[in-house]
Amino acid sequence: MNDAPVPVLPADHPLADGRTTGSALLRALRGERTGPRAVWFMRQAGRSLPEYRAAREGVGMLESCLRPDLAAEITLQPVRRHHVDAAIFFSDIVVPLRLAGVDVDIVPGRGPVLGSPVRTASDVAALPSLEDVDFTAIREAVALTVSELGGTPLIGFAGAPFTLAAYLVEGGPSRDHLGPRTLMHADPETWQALTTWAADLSGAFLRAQLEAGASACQLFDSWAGSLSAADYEAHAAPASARAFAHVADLPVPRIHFGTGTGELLPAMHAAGATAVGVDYRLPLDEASRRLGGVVPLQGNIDPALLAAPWNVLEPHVRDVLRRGDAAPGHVVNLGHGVPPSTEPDVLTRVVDLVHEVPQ
Ligand SMILES: Cc1c2[nH]c(c1CCC(=O)O)Cc1[nH]c(c(CCC(=O)O)c1C)Cc1[nH]c(c(CCC(=O)O)c1C)Cc1[nH]c(c(C)c1CCC(=O)O)C2
Repeated sequence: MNDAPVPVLPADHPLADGRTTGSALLRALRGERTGPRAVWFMRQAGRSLPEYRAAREGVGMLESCLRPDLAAEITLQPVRRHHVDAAIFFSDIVVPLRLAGVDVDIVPGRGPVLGSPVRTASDVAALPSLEDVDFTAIREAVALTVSELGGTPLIGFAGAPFTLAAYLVEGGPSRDHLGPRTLMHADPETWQALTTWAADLSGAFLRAQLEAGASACQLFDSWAGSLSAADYEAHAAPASARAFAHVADLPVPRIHFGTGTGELLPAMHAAGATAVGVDYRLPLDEASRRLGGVVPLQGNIDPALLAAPWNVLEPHVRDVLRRGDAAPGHVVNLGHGVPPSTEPDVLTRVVDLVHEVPQ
């Protein structure tokens, strides 16, 4: 397993201006347990917020990600409103595909859709070169965001190669990911070439965000839970490790998250993560046990309970905090993204509760 401690930023490192070193997020991700807990929410920027819907009016999803002023504004909205302990960069796992020149769009209510799916050796060979992908819009958006955030850290992110490849092979969202799961066995060489390409693209996207000032990063492998542990280890983890390797020399924490990954947590950690995100299906004390009790965890309030009455949600949040105490560090989050129908005040109330409960 990968038990390497997160390196502390040397004072003369170009990324180390000390802004966020003492923040609740970075302390928890280093395995420290002092002061109030850190809390943020996956998909905290998005349709649950009226100010997001107003900012996005008439602007396509990918276009809004590529306009630095708009991406920065949307990233900051949930920090202002909920007083969360981290911003997550407003972007999408398919933004680097678009920047590389792949024909992809995000269809409202559906998700990423490709102009043509990538299924054969010649499809993979025809993918654009990654030599000169231009991340200028991303760097500008991150720099703008960080200049407004002060001591609150920004988390950069990318899609893990398996989840990206799942969209590329299917050509759009799917339930069972049959296409990629067939391909990895039927034509492992093509699969390996595809996931290597995706790893280098996601790795470059992460690196651009970190070099521009993000303080931590997260690799989203949302659909990894559709794989058996054996398939994950053989056909997905090596490419995730390759994506993380692009930023392993930077002294920032690396979070690895997927859904339905209870059986995959040790392999996800071993791929080069310094902290592991856990979905709502597995209690954090059990997740920590599976990781040998040495890995900081992130999670795992059930997003479904955000719509339940407070007298149901509050004990659930307290239970998550108690179970999270089993891990060396705990970043409180949801077990998956904020549902668009969530009442924003509920999230603010959860943040207040998490900050009140002593650890
Ligand atoms: C699988 C995946 C995608 N995108 C992402 C993942 C991994 C996380 C996860 O599992 O949820 C990651 C993502 N997408 C978005 C963020 C932004 C930051 C944040 O978390 O606040 C992040 C981290 C914005 C977004 N990405 C998307 C939206 C909604 C677009 C809108 O507001 O119209 C947002 C805010 C679009 C998107 N993009 C994707 C989907 C499935 C969708 C939803 C389609 C829909 O329901 O309309 C692909």
